[in-house]
Amino acid sequence: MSVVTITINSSPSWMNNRDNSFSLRETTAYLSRRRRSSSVSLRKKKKVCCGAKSRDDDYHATLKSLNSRGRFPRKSLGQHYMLNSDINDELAAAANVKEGDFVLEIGPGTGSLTNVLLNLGASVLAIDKDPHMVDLVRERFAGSHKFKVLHEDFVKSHIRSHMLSFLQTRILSDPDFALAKVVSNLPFNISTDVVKLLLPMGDIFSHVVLLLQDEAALRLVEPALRTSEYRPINILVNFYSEPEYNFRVPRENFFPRPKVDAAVVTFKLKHPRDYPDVSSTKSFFSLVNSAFNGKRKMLRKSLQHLSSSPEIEKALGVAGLPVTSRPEELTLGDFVKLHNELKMSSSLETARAELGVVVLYLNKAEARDKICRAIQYGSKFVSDGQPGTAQNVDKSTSLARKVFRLFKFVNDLHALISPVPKATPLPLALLGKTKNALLSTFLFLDQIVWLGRTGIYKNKERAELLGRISLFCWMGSSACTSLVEIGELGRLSASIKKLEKEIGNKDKHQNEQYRAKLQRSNERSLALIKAGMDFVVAFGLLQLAPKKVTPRVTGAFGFASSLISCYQLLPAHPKSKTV
Ligand SMILES: C[S@@+](CC[C@H](N)C(=O)[O-])C[C@H]1O[C@@H](n2cnc3c(N)ncnc32)[C@H](O)[C@@H]1O
Repeated sequence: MSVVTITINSSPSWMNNRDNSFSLRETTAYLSRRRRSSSVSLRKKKKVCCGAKSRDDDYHATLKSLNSRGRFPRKSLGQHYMLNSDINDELAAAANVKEGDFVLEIGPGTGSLTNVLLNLGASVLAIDKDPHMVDLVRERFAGSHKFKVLHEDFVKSHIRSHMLSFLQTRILSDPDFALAKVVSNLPFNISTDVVKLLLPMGDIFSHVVLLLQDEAALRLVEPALRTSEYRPINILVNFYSEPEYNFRVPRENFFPRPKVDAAVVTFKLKHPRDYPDVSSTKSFFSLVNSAFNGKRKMLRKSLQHLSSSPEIEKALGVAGLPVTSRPEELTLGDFVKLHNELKMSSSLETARAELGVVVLYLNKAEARDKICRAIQYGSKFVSDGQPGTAQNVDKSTSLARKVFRLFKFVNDLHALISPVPKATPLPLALLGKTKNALLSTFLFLDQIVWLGRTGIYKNKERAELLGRISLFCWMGSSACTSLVEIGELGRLSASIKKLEKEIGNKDKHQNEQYRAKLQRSNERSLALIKAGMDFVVAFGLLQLAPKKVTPRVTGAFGFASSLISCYQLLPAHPKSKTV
């Protein structure tokens, strides 16, 4: 359901009366007035219902029903009963109700309209909020197996599931089954809610015929562009239906008489496959609502939270609209074009932002190296040390990485001579320094290995030996990293426990310091896992006894630890805007 938030002016003026019901004197006076005037007023204007025929038994029957329960119409429930059965006939005719139809009636009251619908051969599901009215119609139509009444507030009821069980899922299982219809003389004060609830149900209903307050009906069906009458609900009505103003119903036809006239409106519902082509109705109506929130504002201002002004102006231009457009100047079609254009540019913007992150990532030399490393160990896993294409990929990537890492040992040399954080315990500080020393030695010796592989350094045996020494250094540095991470994790967990005690277990996740410590602990755990894996990889590359670490195992561990490295280097994701 959409999120349109405007209302039809729905409170009839008689609602201002002091008490909440109509007096008997008012009722009797009304009835004698009506006898004199109703047929005259009905014929006064064109497109006014109905013929001259007066059916006194309508209001007698209605009043008799009400009197039988000592009930007076309640204003809070919008109870204005229909006294002219011609209008009930016209309501049913507007929906073309016929034998075999399924009809939903909101607020059956005494059942005058219900009776017409049942006589036409329709099955009727009625919903009324007033328990007395529910009892009344239940008794009145007790003999009809085609009638069912529910005591519920329509606005709060689960209408879709009620309808599906009423229809016994026939609509869904039989594509040729005629859709249901809604016919109702509604309380005016729930008409906006009813319209918003029912119109998007084109998969269940074909027609919604409502008796609405005349002014509200005109505003829904014939709103003028560029006027204050034009609101999001007009976009909603036209999005989901083809509305038609059928005829005006003078106030004299109701008991008690409201201070305003009513009108019959038919909404011919569109099937969901015929809705205007928008990627998401939710985002479409959210755009429409935002546009009308700043009704006096130009769209390039009121939609700024969705896109930048130049982008909105560009989208308005592509949609063939002036850049200075205001919401009341746009038709449904214009809103659809604007939405789709903005959505497209916002998708482009999102794609650009995503690509920006990738570019940022690839610009890091370290990230490119780790991607190559994943390829290197991935192919080692595939080749399992056997000659072939996979082994060629492994060897060439390994060599390329050695060139790529020229002078990288300087980084660890720099870390070696940099001061350690003050609070670091001596053993951890020493382990950290040993790690830097071993890693920079490994990287330095690795360059000689490369010189040996290319043939620049001729002493192959010495190059081979230096290669093994460099791998031992790397294994040692991985062991030191593991120990440093274990030590740091121990320190972190002690300080997390201390903090938990201070802030209490309940509020800890709201505490920024606590969350930061938890995050660091996760990062250190990952680093520990990676260092452990690297140790196994070095072990495998050195082919140390008991030689259980085959090239395939080495490849698998190397590949997994490379993926961890790639993940650790990911930049923070920018927040993307969506329509
Ligand atoms: C305008 S009267 C119409 C009664 C009857 N259909 C007729 O034409 O005489 C409105 C009816 O809707 C019922 N009603 C009021 N608010 C309702 C709600 N929120 N949900 C369902 N029924 C409601 C009232 O109790 C009343 O019976």
